[in-house]
Amino acid sequence: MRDATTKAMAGPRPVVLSGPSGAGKSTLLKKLMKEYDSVFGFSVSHTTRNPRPGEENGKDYHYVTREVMQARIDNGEFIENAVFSGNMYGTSKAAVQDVQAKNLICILDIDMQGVRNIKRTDLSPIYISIQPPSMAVLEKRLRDRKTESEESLQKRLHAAKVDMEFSKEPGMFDVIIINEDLEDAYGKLKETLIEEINKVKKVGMSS
Ligand SMILES: Nc1nc2c(ncn2[C@@H]2O[C@H](COP(=O)(O)OP(=O)(O)O)[C@@H](O)[C@H]2O)c(=O)[nH]1
Ligand SMILES: Nc1ncnc2c1ncn2[C@@H]1O[C@H](COP(=O)(O)OP(=O)(O)O)[C@@H](O)[C@H]1O
Repeated sequence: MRDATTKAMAGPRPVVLSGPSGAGKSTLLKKLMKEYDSVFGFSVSHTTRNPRPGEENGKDYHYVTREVMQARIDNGEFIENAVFSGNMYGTSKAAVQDVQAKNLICILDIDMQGVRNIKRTDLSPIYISIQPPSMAVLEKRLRDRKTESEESLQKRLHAAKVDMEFSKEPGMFDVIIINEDLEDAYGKLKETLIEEINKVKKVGMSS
């Protein structure tokens, strides 16, 4: 899993956002990227799941078939990949390099298998876990989001239980943020990243 290519281009420290599906990762990272659009860049993953209404190919994900995804994995194009809820997901080397080439803080939204695998690379990100206040709240948010079939929802809830246990393992995450009130959670996220944000802003001003 060690990979020199991502390190060679290293600028600011990347950020990993993980946590159960429905915890609020996309909501928080979209807010962050809106407020700091010249600071952060999103690592656009590949996935075999279908796009949801409003999602854009190349922006939210690169939507690919299983055949294409597997061929690219076999070709060594991915830093990490995993199967989540029956679909394949993965971070390509290009996804991270594209962001790092612009000297932006690269944000990865990945599941816990991704976290384990990234820990075996030399990417050295800040690991942040976004957690829901409870399973009941998580289920309500996922249902209200209206993106999942009952089957997909159940798979996500099952994965969430495992995820919530895993995130308690000491040393797994640098920071755990409970996303109860959105503004509070966003404030904590900014607080965690402010040092890195200011570094990127300073470089931007002097160039
Ligand atoms: N390992 C890994 N997980 C990913 C990647 N991209 C997305 N995921 C995770 O896959 C899970 C499902 O993502 P998605 O289908 O977008 O559903 P959502 O999290 O419910 O919005 C989430 O936990 C994501 O963090 C990736 O490139 N690698
Ligand atoms: N603090 C919050 N309070 C209430 N609803 C929230 C909060 N954070 C996120 N949501 C909603 O919960 C749902 C899941 O959030 P989302 O960002 O899609 O999660 P994830 O990307 O982790 O799967 C979305 O409909 C979102 O609008």
